[in-house]
Amino acid sequence: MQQPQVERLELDQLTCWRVRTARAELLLAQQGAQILSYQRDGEQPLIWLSPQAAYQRGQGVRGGVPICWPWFGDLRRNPLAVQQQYQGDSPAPFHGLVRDLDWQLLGIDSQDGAVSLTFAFDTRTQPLPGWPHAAELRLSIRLDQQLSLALDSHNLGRDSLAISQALHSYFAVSDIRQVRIAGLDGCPYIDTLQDWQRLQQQGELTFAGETDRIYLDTPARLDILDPAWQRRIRLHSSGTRSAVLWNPWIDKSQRLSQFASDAWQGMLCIEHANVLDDIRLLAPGEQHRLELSLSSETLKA
Ligand SMILES: O=P(O)(O)OC[C@H]1O[C@@H](O)[C@H](O)[C@@H](O)[C@@H]1O
Repeated sequence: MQQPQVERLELDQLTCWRVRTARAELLLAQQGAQILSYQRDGEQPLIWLSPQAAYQRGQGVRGGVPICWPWFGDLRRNPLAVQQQYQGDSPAPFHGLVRDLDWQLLGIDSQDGAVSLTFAFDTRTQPLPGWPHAAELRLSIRLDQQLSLALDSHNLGRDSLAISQALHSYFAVSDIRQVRIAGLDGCPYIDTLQDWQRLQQQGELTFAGETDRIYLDTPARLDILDPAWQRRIRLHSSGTRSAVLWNPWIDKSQRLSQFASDAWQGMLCIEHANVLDDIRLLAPGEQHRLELSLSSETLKA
C-alpha cells in the first residue's frame, strides 16, 4: 500500500499542509484550521476552493471549510444568549472570531493508509477580543476512504456558555442549476432573503436564484446529486440539527471577496450548524461535538 504523505508548505502568507493518501488529496491551512480543498483521485474536486483565493494573514480564504465560532453569521441575528457572550466595543465580525486566527497543530498521525490531524484553539492562551470566556476548540480531521471532521467545543469556565457555530463547507458542483439536494423534504427553513420567513421544504431542493436559507430539524444524512458529473456526495453528520444552504448567484457574486463573477455556477455551501433553536448551551466542563463526514459515489442516471 502506498504510504500517505504529509508535506508542509507556505502559500503566500499562510502555513499549509498537503496530505496525500492512496486515493485522495487534502490541502489545509493552519489559519482557522481551515480545510482548503479535497479531491478524490479520478474525480472532480469535492470541496471547492476559489481560483481567486488569497492566502493572507488575518483574512479568511474563500472556499474550503471555514469554521464559524463562537457564533454564526451576523451576531445580531443570533439568540440573545449567544449575543450576550460578546462584550467587544467594535462591531462583532461576521461568522465569529476564529476563522482567520492561527490554530495550534497538536499532531499528525498516519496509520493503515489513513492520516489524522488535530488542531486546537484555546481561548485561555489566545484570548479572543471581546469574548472573555474560557473554552477550548478542537478540530480532528481524518482522511481515509472518506473525509471526517469532528469539532469539539469544551467549556472550561465557571459559567455556562452559549455558542452557535458552523462548518461552512463549500462543495464543487458541475452546474448549480442542475444539482439537487436530497434529505431536506419536510424540513422547516428560514428564508433570510424573504424577511426571515419560516417556510417548509417540499421535495428535493434545487437552485434557480440566490439562496440563503437556514434549515431546521435537519436529518443526519444529506446528499448532493450531481448528474452532469455523475456523482452523489454523501454528507453524514451528528451533533447538528440545522444547516445553512447558500449560493450567491449573479448579483451577490460581484460583491464577494476572492470570488470570480461566474464562480457561483460551480459551487454551493451546505453548512452543518448549531444555529437558532439548535444553539448549544454548555454547562461548566461540558463538551459538544459536531461531526461531518464526506464521501462520494457514482450517481447512476
Ligand atoms: O463572505 P463571508 O463572510 O464568508 O460569508 C459568506 C456567506 O456565508 C453564508 O453562511 C451566509 O449565509 C451568507 O449570507 C454569506 O454571504
